Amino acid sequence: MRATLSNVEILIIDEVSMVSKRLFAYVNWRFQQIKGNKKPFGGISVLAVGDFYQLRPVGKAKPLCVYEEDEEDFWKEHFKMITLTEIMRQKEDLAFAHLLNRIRVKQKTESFSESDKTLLASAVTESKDCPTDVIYIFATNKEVDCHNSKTVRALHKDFVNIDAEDYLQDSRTGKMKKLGAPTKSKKGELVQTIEAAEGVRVMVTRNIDVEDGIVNGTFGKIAKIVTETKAGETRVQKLGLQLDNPKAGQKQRQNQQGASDSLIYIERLEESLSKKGVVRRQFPLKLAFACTSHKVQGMTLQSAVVSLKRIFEPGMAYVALSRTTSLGGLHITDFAENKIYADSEIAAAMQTITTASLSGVMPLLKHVCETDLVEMFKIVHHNTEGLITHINDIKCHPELRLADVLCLTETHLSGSIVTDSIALEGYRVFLRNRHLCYMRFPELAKKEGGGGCNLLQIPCSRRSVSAYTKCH
Ligand SMILES: Nc1ncnc2c1ncn2[C@@H]1O[C@H](COP(=O)(O)OP(=O)(O)OP(=O)(O)O)[C@@H](O)[C@H]1O
Repeated sequence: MRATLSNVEILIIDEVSMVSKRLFAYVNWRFQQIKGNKKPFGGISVLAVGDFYQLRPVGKAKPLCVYEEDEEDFWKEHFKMITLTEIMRQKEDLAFAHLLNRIRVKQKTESFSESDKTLLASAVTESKDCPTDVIYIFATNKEVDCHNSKTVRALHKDFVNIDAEDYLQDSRTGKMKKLGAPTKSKKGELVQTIEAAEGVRVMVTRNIDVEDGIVNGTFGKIAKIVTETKAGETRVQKLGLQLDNPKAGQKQRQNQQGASDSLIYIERLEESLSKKGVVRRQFPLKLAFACTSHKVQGMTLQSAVVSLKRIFEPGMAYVALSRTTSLGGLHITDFAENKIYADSEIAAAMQTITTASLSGVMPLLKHVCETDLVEMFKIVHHNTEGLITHINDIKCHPELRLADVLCLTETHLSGSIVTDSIALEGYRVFLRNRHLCYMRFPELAKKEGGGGCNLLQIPCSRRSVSAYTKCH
């Protein structure tokens, strides 16, 4: 771990509202130790992303932005807040987006306006009328387990129980002996039994390959149950999953020689249980017809059923209600206005938080502006995935703006005119868009998007560089 982290320059923390001061202080201390530097976080840049009006740290810990006398206040001392103002998730349903903005900050003592009540009422649905093929969001694990079990039995008559294989170490011989039946699971342990069938919705519960996107919280469906028979006993050997995110599991699929499907295959993991001496072998999966609000924070869904019945903390209803892209896709059961409320401590803390503007912040890669690099000639390559859409991001990107030559590819530009909208102050633009690159290949020139264009920009103030605009 020390070797892996020794070259880190930027740490990005997502869902920072859930990070406790203790965890934050630990990460700070670990980086100071690894980098051998007493500066905060060992001198690296830290970008923390999230919304303090969403879920708090689990347990009694207070969120980072809430001041506590006895705790070191890293947050206030070292962090400034930049507010993102454009809503992307509900961009096609602005009435819903604005309603969610009001829900986000609504205090327990406040009531909704009549028009907000009407909007919310349009999403309230009787349980019996809710769709069965969408994700259900509950406050508690108990409700989630109950819904999962009920749904698998209703939808899949042919399910098989995959029991955990539990082993106990014999204290005399030291040998592992298989137990006749799995022991009862505790919270966080590999599950006792998976009710599996082809088509059942599941969620991965361990980080199997972070780079490949197969992590705790990856969703998919069981598409294949692979069994093996040994000494007359048949057991499930592997489970083939069709992941919701087609980009996840690409590495595993490429490595599966001769595989003719688009599935990724999960095998049993082995972990010690909290019960002394017991080791469990089980697939790191759980049914996922339903999830808790904690699990769905960060998700975007087309449709969901949200139960407000056992909401037990501020921000919880807001997180659950704000996952769908439109009000039409949201179904609320057990509606109660008093379950929807924000944290008054957060509201107060937000008033005192130090703010900054995007253009005013330090470059995250601090070393690029250190003195010995100032005289260097800096060439930066950046894949824009559409220059028109991202030109404003580039304009206020501190690292990109340090470049003497900025090579922007995948500009998705067509036509041959440099429009004012892509001009960058202090730079000259040399443009080769797709159709100019493929003059001799009309079929390729006609295609949309993709590569084929380089946009080369040179700061006017720098020594002259012979412009190279050839496309690759
Ligand atoms: N620039 C963009 N253009 C188009 N869609 C975007 C853009 N940015 C984000 N989205 C989409 O908006 C949705 C929400 O994005 P994202 O999850 O990054 O937001 P978030 O601020 O982390 O939300 P939350 O904290 O509520 O989970 C996603 O479906 C994402 O694909």
